[in-house]
Amino acid sequence: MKPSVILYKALPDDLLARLEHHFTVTQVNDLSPETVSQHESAFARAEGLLGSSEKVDSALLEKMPKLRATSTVSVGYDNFDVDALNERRILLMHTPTVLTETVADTMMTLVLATARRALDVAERVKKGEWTGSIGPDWFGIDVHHKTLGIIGMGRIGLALAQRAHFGFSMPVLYNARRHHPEAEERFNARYCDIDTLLAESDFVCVVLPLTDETRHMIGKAQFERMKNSAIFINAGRGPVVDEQALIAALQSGEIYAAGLDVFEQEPLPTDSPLLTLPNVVALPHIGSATHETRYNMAACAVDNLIDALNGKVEKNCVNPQVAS
Ligand SMILES: NC(=O)c1ccc[n+]([C@@H]2O[C@H](COP(=O)([O-])OP(=O)(O)OC[C@H]3O[C@@H](n4cnc5c(N)ncnc54)[C@H](O)[C@@H]3O)[C@@H](O)[C@H]2O)c1
Repeated sequence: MKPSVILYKALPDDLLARLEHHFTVTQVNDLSPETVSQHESAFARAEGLLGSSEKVDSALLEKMPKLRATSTVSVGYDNFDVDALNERRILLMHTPTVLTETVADTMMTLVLATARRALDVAERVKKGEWTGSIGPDWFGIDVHHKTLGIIGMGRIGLALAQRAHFGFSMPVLYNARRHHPEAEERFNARYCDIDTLLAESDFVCVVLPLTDETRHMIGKAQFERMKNSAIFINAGRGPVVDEQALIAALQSGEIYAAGLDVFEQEPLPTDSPLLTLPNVVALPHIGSATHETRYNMAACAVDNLIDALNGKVEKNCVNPQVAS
């Protein structure tokens, strides 16, 4: 008999077929307590779980005593209680690598859109305000040759450094938990402590995972250390930044602008002051959201679940130690 799995995300037909070839699949819309109680027996017998963006905590795991592997369609896994998974020896698989280049493109989009005020001036054109030759109130600031600081020099940080170095001749500074020799050798990136990075960067780009350590790592004190001309970019996770402090820094002119793909609360509440600030470019968490990359992520997550339930954890496994 095929193992049972719960799928809580829509998949393209061919990937659903691949999953169904290996498993008996119960598809649900979400992992809310209502959904779980509605499909109680399917959750009770499921050995695998595949989806994204829903909380997977002890309360859910209680309802899934047979669960052996979870597979998230994302690289970030802050919505999983990893300790609870480890205690129960449940594998957690994720999708690094396949989305790296696309997220770096999104970050570069934010760098360019904020510095050149692309959205702001395009909106003015649509409103019919381009009636003569443009003056300084339409001007942006240069990107090329400016200093770009990266907080979180991992896979995505490295791809961003490549773009900044080769594409825009930008000196790159970075901070991470450890030195990154490849970033230093290939892109001439310079490791520095966070305070130095904040003080010297024209663009402060954050691409950190959300952990107990990184929650609100960027707050009032960090914005005060940045240049008044600094542009702040966040495409890691919203709660890494104290959003109230960011709003205050943008309102007071402590920093020049912000380009944001992630927020403390998502979707961003419609009454957020971030939506009324002209120096903010707010994207709806589209870091990896291209047709090609989302397909590749879903395919990777399906393969990951097949691998994990067959005991293969050589790649894309967050906690391979629980397999031994
Ligand atoms: N906006 C999006 O759609 C989107 C898409 C993909 C990933 N992300 C986020 O980006 C994050 C990074 O992805 P990645 O593939 O580059 O991960 P990665 O694991 O390769 O890199 C993470 C980097 O952060 C550093 N880091 C972690 N904790 C730190 C700390 N306390 N202080 C300093 N540095 C610290 C690590 O040293 C590493 O260099 C993901 O965890 C996810 O949250 C967002």
